[in-house]
Amino acid sequence: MLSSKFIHAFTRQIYHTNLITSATFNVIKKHNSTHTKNDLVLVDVNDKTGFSIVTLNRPPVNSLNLELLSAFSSVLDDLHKNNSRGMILTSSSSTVFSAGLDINELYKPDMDRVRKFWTSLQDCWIKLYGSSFPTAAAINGHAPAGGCLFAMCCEYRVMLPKYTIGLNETQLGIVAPTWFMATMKNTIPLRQAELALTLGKMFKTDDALKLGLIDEIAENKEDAIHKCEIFLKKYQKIPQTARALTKQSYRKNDIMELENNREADLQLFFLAISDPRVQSSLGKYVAFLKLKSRMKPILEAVKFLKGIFKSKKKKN
Ligand SMILES: CCCCCCCCCCCC/C=C/CC(=O)SCCNC(=O)CCNC(=O)[C@H](O)C(C)(C)COP(=O)(O)OP(=O)(O)OC[C@H]1O[C@@H](n2cnc3c(N)ncnc32)[C@H](O)[C@@H]1OP(=O)(O)O
Repeated sequence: MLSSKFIHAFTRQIYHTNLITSATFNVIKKHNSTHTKNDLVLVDVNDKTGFSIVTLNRPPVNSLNLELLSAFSSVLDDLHKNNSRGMILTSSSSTVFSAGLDINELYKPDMDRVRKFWTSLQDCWIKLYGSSFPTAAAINGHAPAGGCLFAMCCEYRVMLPKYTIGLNETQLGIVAPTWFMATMKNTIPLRQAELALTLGKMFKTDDALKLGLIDEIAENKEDAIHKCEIFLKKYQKIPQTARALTKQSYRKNDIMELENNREADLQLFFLAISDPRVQSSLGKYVAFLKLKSRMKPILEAVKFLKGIFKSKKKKN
């Protein structure tokens, strides 16, 4: 058995960043309750299992803006403080897990706000990727870019059919930060990660499973959450400290790399989004998304009419 003295020393040595603030893992005082962080992030603690279902709740597409990231960061702190037994990350949308970073934060940004925004994103990544509690993602919709990042930070991913997931940054004319890339390298084979990143490829659920970007496919959200619970339950018989330190040792180089270079990463981000070519790409993308959204009723009407024509043809 490891003595608690050794664990404290080991923890201090590799986690001077305070990823683990205490090596004492008390059982969480469970209560059947739902907490909210400005309604942007909902937390539902399961009384029986001690697992928390954390739901991103920023309609219509859970795009990650400063407020959502701040709320999520604070939820991750709470789970850590309460020695959570496990977290399942999901979305309140029926079609989108998260659309990634809110493009409006990046396009023609207010510099003071965007500094807080990027710092919050760094915080969330460090806390989620390095969390002492086990994590799983119930991906109940599309998960591009930052959505894929948060899903990959979790240790297990269950996704619903016919959605897409991936780091699509190059398609938008932007470069995924090195810690986004590191998270993908930790998830799928190196060669596949390089191809996926350079192509900015979005994978359909079936292809994501073949690649190992997700671990299972579920029929619906309830099934996805159930499958995540089965995964988290596997850790119930594993001593918590050993599990947490193993996970954090595995991920520590990636985390240290960002921890030691947070300001440089921020400056690189400023440099990138100040580039007129990047701003021009983002401007076109914002316009494209808005146009696509407005065209939706027309496209749906065309689809509907096509369906009618097809069924009439069949009858004839
Ligand atoms: C060597 C190392 C160098 C390192 C350099 C570092 C430099 C750093 C550079 C900066 C890096 C920045 C990293 C960014 C990562 C990101 O996360 S960028 C975000 C990428 N996200 C996307 O591309 C997704 C875009 N959205 C979609 O594809 C679709 O919306 C959807 C598939 C998610 C959902 O489709 P649907 O359900 O049909 O909804 P829509 O009608 O498309 O959208 C509804 C509504 O939402 C708005 N919207 C969608 N996505 C976003 C978004 N990401 N941000 C803001 N708003 C979004 C869309 O415009 C609609 O709004 P309106 O109805 O028009 O108001």
